[in-house]
Amino acid sequence: MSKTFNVAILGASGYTGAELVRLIATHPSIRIAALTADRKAGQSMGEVFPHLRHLDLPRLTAIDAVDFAGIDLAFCALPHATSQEVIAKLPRDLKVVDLSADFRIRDPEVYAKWYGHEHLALDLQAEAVYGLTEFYRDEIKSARLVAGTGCNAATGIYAILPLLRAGVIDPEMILIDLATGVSGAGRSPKEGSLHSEVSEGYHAYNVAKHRHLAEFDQEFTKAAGRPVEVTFTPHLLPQNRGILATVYVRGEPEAVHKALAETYAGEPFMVVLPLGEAPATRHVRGSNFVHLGVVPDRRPGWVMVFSTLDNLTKGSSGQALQNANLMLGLPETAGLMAAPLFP
Ligand SMILES: NC(=O)C1=CN([C@@H]2O[C@H](COP(=O)(O)OP(=O)(O)OC[C@H]3O[C@@H](n4cnc5c(N)ncnc54)[C@H](OP(=O)(O)O)[C@@H]3O)[C@@H](O)[C@H]2O)C=CC1
Ligand SMILES: CC(=O)N[C@@H](CCC(=O)OP(=O)(O)O)C(=O)O
Repeated sequence: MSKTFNVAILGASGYTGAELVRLIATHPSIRIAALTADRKAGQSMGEVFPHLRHLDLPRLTAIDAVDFAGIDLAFCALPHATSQEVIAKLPRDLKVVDLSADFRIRDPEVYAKWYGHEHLALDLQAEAVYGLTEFYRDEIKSARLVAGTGCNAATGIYAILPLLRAGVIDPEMILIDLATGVSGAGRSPKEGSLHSEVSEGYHAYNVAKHRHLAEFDQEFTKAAGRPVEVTFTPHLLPQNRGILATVYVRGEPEAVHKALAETYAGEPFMVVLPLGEAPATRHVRGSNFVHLGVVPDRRPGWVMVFSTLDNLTKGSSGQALQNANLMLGLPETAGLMAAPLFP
């Protein structure tokens, strides 16, 4: 009989924690052994998330109450800054997939610049592997600590990284225009996430200073083998899930399309649309799939590259489960092949 692995989900009363529970509920080889919360500790998952009432799950507890002795892997779905404090206190042989921003940035000075404080666990930061599965698969397989990517960052990186590696675009001319659903901001109450602040409107936020610029710089510079800086404008979309990035680049459309198609050939979750087609968030909703499109502009030499994913699946919890599968020696796609929810 195949082995069953026990996992803990720290921060299970948040959106990404609940999404992990939803995905793992049908996973053939993973069992949820512990779930934690902060304000909601003591409640049942069904009370906090009625859509999960049918599941037989452990109660939400404080992190201190978890016995990690029988746990094979912990998902850490906590706010950034909290995450590094918590992970620093976990057993050092425990496999961890962190969903926060805490371990994504390799250079401590760059981290301090973008996050406004020194990192509290530099040894762990040095050890962590960036969790963009398709590009770090081999390192993830043998990693103990994997840092989940930013959801906006992943959406943009999927569109651009293969083009920089293949040398088919001008690295000086990359403009990313991105729209994200509101669940990207988490479930904890915030004025900017109120219905009355988001519905019937559309606005840019963190213009020219979004934290995910640090991830873009890091990954694009590495891919191009020279410093690359991009322009990035995120917008808040009045819908729950989904991110769509429109990237303006200089290159030839056929070469751009070929680079994406070749990079993602054989990848289970990456769908490259025929040249000339643009994707839609509604076609990836609730799934671990990414849809990419390339459309030639009417002005020769300009190309639009589109990328869309669901921030709560491929943008965080689905990616986390994909990486956990690799770390536990399980089939990478286990628990993740459900088709998107449409309409
Ligand atoms: N939402 C998204 O699309 C994405 C999120 N991420 C990252 O994943 C992480 C989780 O995000 P998300 O689920 O959206 O966030 P939520 O705000 O929805 O959930 C946060 C979770 O952390 C718990 N928590 C908060 N503070 C503490 C604390 N001091 N000690 C212990 N537990 C605490 C909360 O418990 P309680 O509610 O009981 O207080 C809750 O379970 C964040 O770092 C986020 O940036 C990354 C990519 C995409
Ligand atoms: C809508 C919204 O606010 N989205 C978040 C992205 C969430 C994400 O990727 O999270 P990290 O905090 O883990 O980087 C933002 O733009 O900051």
